[in-house]
This record gives sequence, C-alpha cells and structure tokens, in this order.
Amino acid sequence: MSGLPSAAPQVRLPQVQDSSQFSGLPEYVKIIEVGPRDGLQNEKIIVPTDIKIEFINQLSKTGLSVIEVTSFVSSRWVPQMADHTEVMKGIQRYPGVRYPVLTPNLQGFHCAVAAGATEISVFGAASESFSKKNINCSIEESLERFEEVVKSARHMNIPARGYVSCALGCPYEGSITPQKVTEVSKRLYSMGCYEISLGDTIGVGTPGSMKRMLESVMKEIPAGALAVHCHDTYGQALANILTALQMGINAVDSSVSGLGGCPYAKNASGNVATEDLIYMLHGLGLKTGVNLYKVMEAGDFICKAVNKTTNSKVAQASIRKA
Ligand SMILES: CC(C)(COP(=O)([O-])OP(=O)([O-])OC[C@H]1O[C@@H](n2cnc3c(N)ncnc32)[C@H](O)[C@@H]1OP(=O)([O-])[O-])[C@@H](O)C(=O)NCCC(=O)NCCSC(=O)C[C@@](C)(O)CC(=O)[O-]
Repeated sequence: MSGLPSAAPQVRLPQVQDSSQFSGLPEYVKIIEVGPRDGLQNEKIIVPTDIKIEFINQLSKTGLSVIEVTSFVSSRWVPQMADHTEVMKGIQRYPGVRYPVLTPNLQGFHCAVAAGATEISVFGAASESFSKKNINCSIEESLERFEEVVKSARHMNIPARGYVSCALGCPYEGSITPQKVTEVSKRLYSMGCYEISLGDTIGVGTPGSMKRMLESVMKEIPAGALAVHCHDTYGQALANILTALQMGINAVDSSVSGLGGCPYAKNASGNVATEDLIYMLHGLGLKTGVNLYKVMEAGDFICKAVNKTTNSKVAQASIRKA
C-alpha cells in the first residue's frame, strides 16, 4: 500500500457539527483499542513479536486510554497469540493507559498475572454453538469458569471485563434473542465484571436490532457499565455505534485499520476501524482524547507489517489525497 501523507495537516479533519441535534449523546467516549488482539488474532502469518510490541508502543502514544494487548489462550487454538507473555513483558507502559488481556480460564489468568497483566477480560457468548466452537464448553460451563477467574482477579484488585459474543447474531445459530444476551450479560455483571462488551461478532446487526438488544440489556445493567463491539461485515458498524451512543453508551471497542475477525466466526470481517470511529465522534463534537493522525500512523505501520491494505475509509481517503 502507499504510505500516509507525511505531515498531519494533510489529513482532512471532520467538520465539527453541533451534536445537540442528536439526543442523548455523551460528551466523552472511551475507545477500547482491540487491534493488537482482535486485529491480529486471525492473521494467518505469524506477526513477529517485536512488530506487535512496536505496534502497541505506537498506539500508546496516540491518547488511547485502553489497549487490549493479547490473549492468554491455547496456542494450539490461536497460534498468533502464542507469544502473549513476551508481548506483555516487552511493551512500554505509558501512564494513564490500561493494557487488558483476554483470559478464558484460571490457567490463562495465572499466566497473564505472571506476565504482568493488571487488567483482564473473560469472554463468553450468547450462543451455545459459538461458545462450544470458541472456548470448547457450554455457556453454563464458561460462566462457572469465569466466576473463578473474576473472583481471583478481585482478590488481587485486578479489574475484570466481560465480553458477550453473538449479541446480534451467531455464525452457527443465526438470530439470538435479546433475552439470551441479557441473561449472559447479567451473570457476568453480577459476578463482578465492571464493564460488559456486547459483541456483534459477525457484523450482521442493524440500528434496529442494536436498539432492541440494548433496550433489553439496559433493563438489568446501567448504560455506564456497557460497551459495544461492532464488526463491520455488512457496513453497519458506525450506524450501530451511533444508535448505542444515543442510548447512553459511552464505551466503544474498535480496531486500528479495521483489522480483525474471530477464528471461530468464518467470513466475519474486522472491527469498526478506530480511525473511522474517531472521525465520526470528533465530527459530532464528542471528546475522545485520541489523536487521529497518530492512530493512522500506527495503522499504516501494522498494515505494512502484515502486508494488508487498510480497511479504514478515513485512512484510504487520506492516502488518496496525498
Ligand atoms: C479456552 C481453551 C483454552 C480451552 O481449550 P481446551 O482444549 O478445552 O482446554 P482443556 O482445559 O481441555 O486443556 C487442553 C490443553 O489446553 C491447555 N490450556 C487450557 N487452557 C489454556 C490457556 N488458557 N492457555 C494455554 N493453554 C491452555 C491445557 O494445558 C491442555 O494442554 P495439554 O495438557 O493438552 O498440553 C481453548 O478453547 C482456547 O484457547 N480457545 C481460544 C479462543 C479464542 O481465543 N478465541 C478468539 C477470541 S474471542 C473473540 O474474538 C470474540 C471477541 C472477544 O472479540 C468479541 C466478539 O467479537 O464477539
């Protein structure tokens, strides 16, 4: 791919509009950058550890406050994450930035802590079939495992986040009811997860299904403890995120350059690109604390390293303009 323009002024910044025309929008949106984990986990060619570390170090300088670093899963299941310990130990930690990692069970949790993790996420699903394919156990078994992990984390003052995959559809079962999403979310919240990230794992949701699902979940969990995680397979991610923001959610997962996918959700494309999310949020006059140009630089770095063209429309437009 051709590179980014070499100087920041060449990037077109969004024209800021008065966001008061949209009801309910938060003033500040927390962006949870999942590129180093979700973005890379599906890459077939193993990305060298030093590239991953440099990528995370670059992201740390963008103003992002949360960067999901890696996952402590089985390397037989997800070979790309086999260097989790080296990555965790190798990154430079910046003040004010949190570096969560995925831990599916106690074994992963203990390895993560030994590697220096200070925040973890457990990851469940609202689909029985997806749970079995992804973590080799039923939803109930997974919740029992997560209970142990979250309990151990709480004893060590380690904050735990909870994911619920397939919140708007499953690659194996098709539609998933908002009630099921609510039930799993409530269990994770009750066991002590401080935030529940609702994943449209295969990017099939629309603003209507997002609204219906959130209305159900928000009867049990306050908006301030929810995040959305939208893959962009059908091009609906930004519309779905805007819907969630209007309903009071102020935490959004995204991946630089729109990289990513889940090894157990075939044909699902990457997350919403962080660059495109920032462009929309800043255009609405919402604060993120993140520098768009620096994120684009980190995106350019990782795309070159994995020999991919960026999926970010904002980065593509800026490259064409240069
Ligand atoms: C969960 C397991 C480990 C169960 O895997 P399992 O095979 O059922 O585990 P087991 O307990 O039967 O143990 C079998 C072997 O795995 C080892 N093992 C056991 N646990 C671990 C561990 N933590 N780390 C490393 N090794 C582990 C264990 O030591 C043993 O090794 P052996 O004795 O045969 O040599 C497996 O299914 C797994 O690793 N799955 C990977 C799932 C994954 O990473 N999926 C992608 C992330 S989820 C996602 O992308 C969705 C999300 C979060 O982004 C949101 C969205 O978009 O919806």
